[in-house]
Amino acid sequence: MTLTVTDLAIARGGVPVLEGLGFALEPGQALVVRGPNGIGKTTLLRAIAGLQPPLSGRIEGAEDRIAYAGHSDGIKPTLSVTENLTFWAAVFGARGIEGALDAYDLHELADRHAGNLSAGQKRRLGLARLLVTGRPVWVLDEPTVSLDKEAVGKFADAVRAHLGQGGSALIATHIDLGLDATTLEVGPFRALPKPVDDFDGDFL
Ligand SMILES: Nc1ncnc2c1ncn2[C@@H]1O[C@H](COP(=O)(O)OP(=O)(O)OP(=O)(O)O)[C@@H](O)[C@H]1O
Repeated sequence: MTLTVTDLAIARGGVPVLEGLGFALEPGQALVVRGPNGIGKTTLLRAIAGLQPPLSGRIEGAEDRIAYAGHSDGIKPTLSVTENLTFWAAVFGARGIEGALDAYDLHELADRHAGNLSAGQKRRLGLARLLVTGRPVWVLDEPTVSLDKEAVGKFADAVRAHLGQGGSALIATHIDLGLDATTLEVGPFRALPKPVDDFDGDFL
């Protein structure tokens, strides 16, 4: 099933940030969202993940199909790595966490409390979480932050495998992941807040 976005306009903190956005994300396809800091990439991904309503426009094909990984990793600090993955697998009704542990080389960290992991280790766990959701559409906001070169490679491999199984991915990133992906440049769609008009005509 295709995720289709039509004539979308979104705001953050009440201020419009993007408008006129449209794209289709097909099964097996990756779409990389690019644009300068503050342009609205996170806001776009949040809207598509259902975390905030758009100002206008349509998002179709998203219901119960999206696994979202934002800036926080969604991990439970007092649970171990294994317990975190088991928890998320149970939430999504999926079974088996071995593949997720393998994909991000987490076996030697399996019994560690997630709260005591390094930033990059936490990020690996946060990304491994995607693999136990069973959800076909990955919506990922700067997924490689804190990852070393090897872990970035593992992430790119996981995305390729996901696409190969008919999944799709919408990824906001500033780095080249070496994926066979289409790019969505959001800069030109930026909508600026209206300037405040406090000019007093009586002054003349
Ligand atoms: N909680 C908030 N309340 C009000 N405005 C916000 C909030 N979070 C972000 N913004 C503003 O909304 C705009 C869009 O932010 P957003 O995080 O979507 O940008 P981005 O393209 O993802 O940026 P970056 O590349 O730096 O991650 C920015 O101008 C930002 O300052």
